Amino acid sequence: MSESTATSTFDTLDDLPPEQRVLVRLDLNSPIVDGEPQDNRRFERHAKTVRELAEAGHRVVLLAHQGRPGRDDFVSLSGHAEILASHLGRDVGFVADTYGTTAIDAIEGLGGGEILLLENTRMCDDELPEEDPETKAETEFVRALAPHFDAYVNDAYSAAHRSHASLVGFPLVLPAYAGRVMETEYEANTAIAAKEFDGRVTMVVGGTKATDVIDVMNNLGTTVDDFLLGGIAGELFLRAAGHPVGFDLDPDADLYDSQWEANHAVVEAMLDECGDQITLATDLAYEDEDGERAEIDVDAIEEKDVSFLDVGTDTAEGYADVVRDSEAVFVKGALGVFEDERFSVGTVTVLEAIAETDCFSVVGGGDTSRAIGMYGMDEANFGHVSIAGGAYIRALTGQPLAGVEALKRD
Ligand SMILES: Nc1ncnc2c1ncn2[C@@H]1O[C@H](COP(=O)(O)OP(=O)(O)O)[C@@H](O)[C@H]1O
Ligand SMILES: O=C(OP(=O)(O)O)[C@H](O)COP(=O)(O)O
Repeated sequence: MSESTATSTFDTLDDLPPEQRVLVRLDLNSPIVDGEPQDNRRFERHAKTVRELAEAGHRVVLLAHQGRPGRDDFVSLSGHAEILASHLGRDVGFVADTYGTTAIDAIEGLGGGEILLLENTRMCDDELPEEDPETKAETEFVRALAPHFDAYVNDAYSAAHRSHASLVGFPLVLPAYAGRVMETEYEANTAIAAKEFDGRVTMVVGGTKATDVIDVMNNLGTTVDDFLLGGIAGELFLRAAGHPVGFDLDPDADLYDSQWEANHAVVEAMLDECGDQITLATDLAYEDEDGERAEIDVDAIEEKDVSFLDVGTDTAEGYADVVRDSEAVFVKGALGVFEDERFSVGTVTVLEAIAETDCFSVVGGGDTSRAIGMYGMDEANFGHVSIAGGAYIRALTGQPLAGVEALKRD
């Protein structure tokens, strides 16, 4: 089994000299409700890195982004500082500035073990355009902040697919280290590209972003033995296999039709060329006239006149059997609308099967991983629950991540 470990790839916090002024990039990008950030796994995970640095007596200055300019989720990080403080049990100072004099004064006033969060990096013009690291290192943002620090720590694996100043500029001008989240996410998420498994490798594919997962499947055919399909992608594959499903019933909804247009040629080719690796649902679940969960065999569907919201119980149990026989299982996307308990059977049956066995497992995607806590499963029973979505998908297909590449030891 060949493996690229974080410690063989990066300098880590274990290599950091004492009493440093440390600039730390986190990914605190969160759902925003009524203008307020919602607590989530990202805070809990990053708190571990921040606590370790503060307890070691370093002066800790945090950089993070929230949302995208022009969107409702593009807000200040002041609320994020409070949530992070609640996870740390320590004060987290905040300044509504990133590299101006207010920020620099606050940085210079920091004592050992103290923590300061700077304002949303995407409020700086230099942050966002995707440019190469050398260009980003030349920006005013990087040039103004870097001289106030001894070291840069990148903990933001889930944002590392972006070539933004705070992710790729600083590691060129400061000694750079991987934080604890970066280390664990890197090892788990690159495993499928870097590891060789002797036994069966299974990937559970569902959710709504069919275009993303179909691309992943198309790139992983030689690594993955069995793809178990559900969600929107599953229905698109059933359509390609000749079943009268996989289109939008409501013309205003856009879950199926445009993704079918974009992907049907690839899906048809995959069924042709590697159909024996792809398992499709044999039954599906829907809401009946009484509001109850009902199921139908796929072969009995003559016409789609209801929305299919989960795989059926037989399919779920068949998928769980495959999982129990696997050496490694990777999950991307839920098999049904698990947020509604009636349609959680597919997702929960498969996740519980993973939790019961000692296979190597990674559950990725911010939405899908929420099912673990929601249905009382213990995160400790999974190999890794990733806080990354886009970065996880790219890592699964072996694509390099700009922020990770910039951080690698020379
Ligand atoms: N048949 C379906 N119809 C509508 N939504 C579905 C269906 N199956 C799964 N989903 C939804 O997919 C979501 C998770 O997938 P997605 O957002 O693509 O992935 P991620 O976990 O990467 O954020 C869940 O919130 C679930 O409700
Ligand atoms: O939340 C993130 O990505 P994700 O939703 O793919 O996990 C990252 O913070 C990147 O954010 P972006 O997709 O606005 O660049």
